[in-house]
Amino acid sequence: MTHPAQTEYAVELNGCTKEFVTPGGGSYFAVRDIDLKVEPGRFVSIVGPTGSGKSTILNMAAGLLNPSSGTVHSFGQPVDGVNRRASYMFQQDALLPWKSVIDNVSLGLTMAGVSKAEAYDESRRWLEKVGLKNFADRYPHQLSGGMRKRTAVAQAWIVNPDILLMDEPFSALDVQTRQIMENELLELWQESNKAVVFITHDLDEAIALSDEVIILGAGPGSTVVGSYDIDIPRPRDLLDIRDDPKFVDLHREIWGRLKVEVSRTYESAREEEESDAA
Ligand SMILES: Nc1ncnc2c1ncn2[C@@H]1O[C@H](COP(=O)(O)OP(=O)(O)OP(=O)(O)O)[C@@H](O)[C@H]1O
Repeated sequence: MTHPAQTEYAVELNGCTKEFVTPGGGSYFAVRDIDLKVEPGRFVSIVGPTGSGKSTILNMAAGLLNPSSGTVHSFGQPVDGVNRRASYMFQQDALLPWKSVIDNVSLGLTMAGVSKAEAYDESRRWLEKVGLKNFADRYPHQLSGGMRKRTAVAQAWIVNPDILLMDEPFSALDVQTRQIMENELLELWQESNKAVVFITHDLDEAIALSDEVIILGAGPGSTVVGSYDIDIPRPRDLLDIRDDPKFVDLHREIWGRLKVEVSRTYESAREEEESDAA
């Protein structure tokens, strides 16, 4: 009997639960029974109320946190330690202030043993791609917020990861710069076959960018409460996408689900405050 070939997911979480020990010695279940499957080349966003475990899930995919139960695989291999197939982009970029832009971008390659000359050549290519060709010798404090993000994008992509794990990477930017960065990210991604797992509080951003949007429920013990395919054709122009009738319909449908979880989180935070005050 022949079996169909099994899909090798770029990221695969099966039944993952994460329990933290609280400072008082108690236990807190951040997420429970999370199943997440991301195919190579797919752009998946995770949205959910504050504290619903979005970063916890990303950290498990990155191998920075072990699940308390359940399994994490990447391209068929168990993730044991840091996931070498993935690059991580945080809300706060991780640029080293004492290194120039080109040295920051080269870092991943030189740390992997690539010669400095070769790393510089590749970095220049990336700086050109992200519009920073003339800023190679600047230091991070001499850059605007958008330029810092472009540097961080080049830093994450230069090592040619198969997976990009992005934790609210653009949330600190003003609205216009953010939309430009989102467009640039999509352009880069479209010409690659990289899987992206993108965390955001912003449902507009999630729908505009993604192939699939996953909704996490209110904590503690958050689970996946919804998954939506975003069938808006690509390439997409993010500057206009919010007027697209399909976008408007999807937004209405997904927000209908998400707002229930946001209200639950808000109510339980209020109850906690009231019982603390009593
Ligand atoms: N190391 C830790 N020890 C104890 N509790 C933790 C730890 N890390 C996270 N938590 C708790 O787990 C829950 C989920 O946290 P997480 O940061 O994953 O949520 P999030 O959805 O990313 O939050 P936000 O949207 O506010 O960034 C939160 O209640 C948080 O306080």
